[in-house]
Amino acid sequence: MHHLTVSLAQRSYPILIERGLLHRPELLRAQIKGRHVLIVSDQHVAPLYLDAVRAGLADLVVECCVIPAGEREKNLDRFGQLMHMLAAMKASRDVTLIALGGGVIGDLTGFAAACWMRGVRFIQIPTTLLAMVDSSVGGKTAVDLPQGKNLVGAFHQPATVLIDTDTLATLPAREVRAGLAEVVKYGAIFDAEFFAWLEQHAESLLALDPGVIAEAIARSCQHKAEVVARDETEQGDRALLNFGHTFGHAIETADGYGGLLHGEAVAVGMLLAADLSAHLGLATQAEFERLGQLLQCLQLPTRVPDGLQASELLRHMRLDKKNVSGQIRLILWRALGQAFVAPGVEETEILRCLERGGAARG
Ligand SMILES: O=C(O)C(=O)C[C@@H](O)[C@H](O)[C@H](O)COP(=O)(O)O
Ligand SMILES: [Zn+2]
Repeated sequence: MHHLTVSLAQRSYPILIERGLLHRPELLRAQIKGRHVLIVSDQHVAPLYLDAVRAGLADLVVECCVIPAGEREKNLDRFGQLMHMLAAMKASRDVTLIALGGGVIGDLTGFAAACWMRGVRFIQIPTTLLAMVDSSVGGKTAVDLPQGKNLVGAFHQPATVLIDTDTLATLPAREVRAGLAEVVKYGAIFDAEFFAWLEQHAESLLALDPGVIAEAIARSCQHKAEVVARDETEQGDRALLNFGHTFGHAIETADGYGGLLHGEAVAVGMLLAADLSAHLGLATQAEFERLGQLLQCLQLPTRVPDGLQASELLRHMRLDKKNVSGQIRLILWRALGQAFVAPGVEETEILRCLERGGAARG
């Protein structure tokens, strides 16, 4: 078992990574303090794992909310539905919410936990690779608006993160690839050695080789835990985790959250950020190409989808949460493995980058 810690004084919490964790009900039960539990899941995940999670909670009052899958469900209406369910349960401050699913379920459930009675306990049980390596850790919770991703949210840390890597066996291949984009991100921003390891293990990662994928998850969670412990609310270098996201979120928003998956949009966004870094003379063209090659090996998209206009994407980027005084702040590269926050990049440069669209065609 990998046992990591997110160190945040009284709000520190463990990340447990192990095959078969869902069949160790005592681990989950030990994390629940009160009598009431609300499990939130989606229609893909619930039929597979809800019974296993419920099995260990037989002595408690457990309600379940199962919603359709997909980013379009991460909205204020679903948030309202959870608030009304908690009211109907007469849930008090000792209720525990459990997020059983991917990033959408984790972000939505975490936001509901942050808001119900101004904050209650919640547990992350991520079942997608993307949620395991990224969104279940660090306490960013949110819902989307049509105007932009994650615009309504809160920082609210989970009480624990339970990662059962066996759940990856039922994950569609496209979702595996989308999760790998966020794994590549850690190498790209912090750790050139990890990036090289990913290049060497691309095939085993795609094949979900148990040892290789467990190591990739643990190394990703370790990077995330360290940066969150240093900068919980993104006043400084936590923003580096947003590499590729200013572009990626604009793509997701422009597509009405129904096009590329989040990880796929981040893959395109990372390549745009690398391209812009190279064009600004900050990083090299060779580094940009190396990132493109790894993303292509992992069968991730590397170009802005056809039909999305550069000017429209730029308009969405103007509502990014990192912006200050109306200026777009981007995460760019000094070199592969060395990202930094770049304030005040000229919009004309960003527009040209969007028009180039990422990797060369063909
Ligand atoms: O945890 C973070 O910090 C991140 O930026 C991780 C991202 O991969 C994640 O997609 C996050 O939800 C984006 O947050 P946002 O603040 O850009 O909405
Ligand atoms: Zn992300």
